[in-house]
Amino acid sequence: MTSRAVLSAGSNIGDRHAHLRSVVEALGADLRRVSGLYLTPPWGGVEQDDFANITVVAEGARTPREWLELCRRLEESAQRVREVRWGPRTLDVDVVSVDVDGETVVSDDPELTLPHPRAADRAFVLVPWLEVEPQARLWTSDGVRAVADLVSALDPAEVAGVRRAGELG
Ligand SMILES: Nc1ncnc2c1ncn2[C@@H]1O[C@H](COP(=O)(O)OP(=O)(O)OP(=O)(O)O)[C@@H](O)[C@H]1O
Ligand SMILES: Nc1nc2c(c(=O)[nH]1)N=C(CO)CN2
Repeated sequence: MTSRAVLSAGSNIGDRHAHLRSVVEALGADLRRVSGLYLTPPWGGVEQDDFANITVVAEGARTPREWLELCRRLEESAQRVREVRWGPRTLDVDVVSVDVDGETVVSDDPELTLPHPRAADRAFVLVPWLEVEPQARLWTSDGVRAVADLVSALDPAEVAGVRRAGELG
């Protein structure tokens, strides 16, 4: 199966750049696009350090479940410990959306909900995604929406807080 996945990665503990770079490196030849590096205030109400975030687009011979397994492996390699929900972490990699044969996979399986149910609310996912795919569209429970429109619907202060800080390098 060949599929196309949008992945979001974030880090706010330790060497944030190295953690994000590990995602790009693991994708290797499957990597199609990588956003710049964004510094973003914590989303979700837990007081913690700012995150570094990237959004990437990849294509490869993976099922949706295999994209999730890759994300989990990368989190484990970064010695991620799960403590507080939406709390600090060395590396968080989420599957934002997967297309198979040009069709978006929609699933309400709690192990792998697709598209990611909170992606449409997160400037730290959408703004970097828009940078690499200005025409991107996201399936939501209200219908398919242009990512640009989703960004316009977010709190402008939240969008402004997502600051591009050059390339990941
Ligand atoms: N689209 C998805 N991408 C990544 N994980 C998902 C997805 N849908 C469901 N999950 C499940 O969510 C579980 C918890 O994920 P995680 O610890 O990254 O959550 P979180 O980062 O605290 O919150 P959020 O899901 O809001 O980003 C994972 O073990 C995974 O099975
Ligand atoms: N800005 C930002 N906020 C977050 C992030 C993240 O990657 N970026 N990840 C979280 C983990 O669930 C919780 N909050």
